[in-house]
Amino acid sequence: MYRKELDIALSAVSRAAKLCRDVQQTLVDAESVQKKDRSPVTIADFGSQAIISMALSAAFPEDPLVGEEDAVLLRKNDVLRGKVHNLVSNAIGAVDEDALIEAIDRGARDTNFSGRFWTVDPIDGTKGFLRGDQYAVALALIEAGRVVLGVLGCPNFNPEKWGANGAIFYAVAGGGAFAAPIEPGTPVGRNDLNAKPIRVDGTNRPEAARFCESVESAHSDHEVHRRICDRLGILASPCRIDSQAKYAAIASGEASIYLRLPRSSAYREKIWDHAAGAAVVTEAGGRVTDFSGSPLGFTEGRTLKSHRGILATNGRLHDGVLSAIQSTVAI
Ligand SMILES: Nc1ncnc2c1ncn2[C@@H]1O[C@H](COP(=O)(O)O)[C@@H](OP(=O)(O)O)[C@H]1O
Ligand SMILES: [Mg+2]
Ligand SMILES: [Mg+2]
Ligand SMILES: [Mg+2]
Repeated sequence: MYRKELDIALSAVSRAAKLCRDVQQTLVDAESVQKKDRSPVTIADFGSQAIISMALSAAFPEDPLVGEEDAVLLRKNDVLRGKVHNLVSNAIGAVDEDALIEAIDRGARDTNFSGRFWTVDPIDGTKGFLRGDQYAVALALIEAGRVVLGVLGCPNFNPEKWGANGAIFYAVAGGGAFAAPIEPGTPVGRNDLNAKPIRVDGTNRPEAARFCESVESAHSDHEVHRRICDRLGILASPCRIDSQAKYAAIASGEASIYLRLPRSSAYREKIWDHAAGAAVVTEAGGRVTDFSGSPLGFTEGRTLKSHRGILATNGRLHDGVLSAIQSTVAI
């Protein structure tokens, strides 16, 4: 099932991850521009979305794409547009500038969220990317509100077993979760011999659990997380990681609990910040729900409107963490 989809997704994410890695290594100080919501975006975010969008529209022309980025800033800014055009042409060969802009904007349209669509976060954790830390290229395929395929490219995710260049994590619903080291210059394939099944850890004692959260305290409420961890008796200090690399950490047994309660009750999580990661964790034997214990549903639009707080665990710890959450915060 989903063989062609997985092949295309893996090769597109590998190429996009390579582009991001090249930019991160040469980026001089905080070279970013601000979007309307004042969050940062870089030429690599645009370049990555362009590569993935072009690969998907060539292979699956009928499939809608819901992406974080759009081309509004690029249409207005000739210098920025020129840089992105150069970057993408160097990465995948000459592309027409209008086609490039159109590819990026394809992700900005609304679609029928109850049908089949892809969602992409070309760089998840842009703030981590700019700091030289973790980030992820995240792509997921959703059908009838359920994530059926998720790919997470994590070029800076380097626990020893994945080597120095990071890893790509992927899962197809019902087929288990896998990871393969990123070999620079070689796109990861479905039959990659280096790909290994991954599994969540087996801890059922919360006090022994490793807990992870965002680096950015503006993205989630570290203080409430601390109270939840105290209630669970978690002894270790939090492991702070940018991006969906947190989901990769849970799926591969590097951590056992990921908490994410937004600071503002008005904030709604974006679907591209969770779809791929949730698929990888679920297929690795873990569980992902909101703070009320409901599994994430992806039919509601660009955000997870009816979900507040995200909890990903190794599965065994899930119900215990949910009770600790519910005795700590009113959702
Ligand atoms: N106020 C807020 N609350 C929760 N998440 C936020 C936020 N502002 C931005 N984000 C999201 O947090 C993501 C990064 O997550 P993390 O903190 O785990 O690295 C961002 O993804 P991008 O970097 O793709 O924009 C963005 O979508
Ligand atoms: Mg994101
Ligand atoms: Mg992003
Ligand atoms: Mg962003």
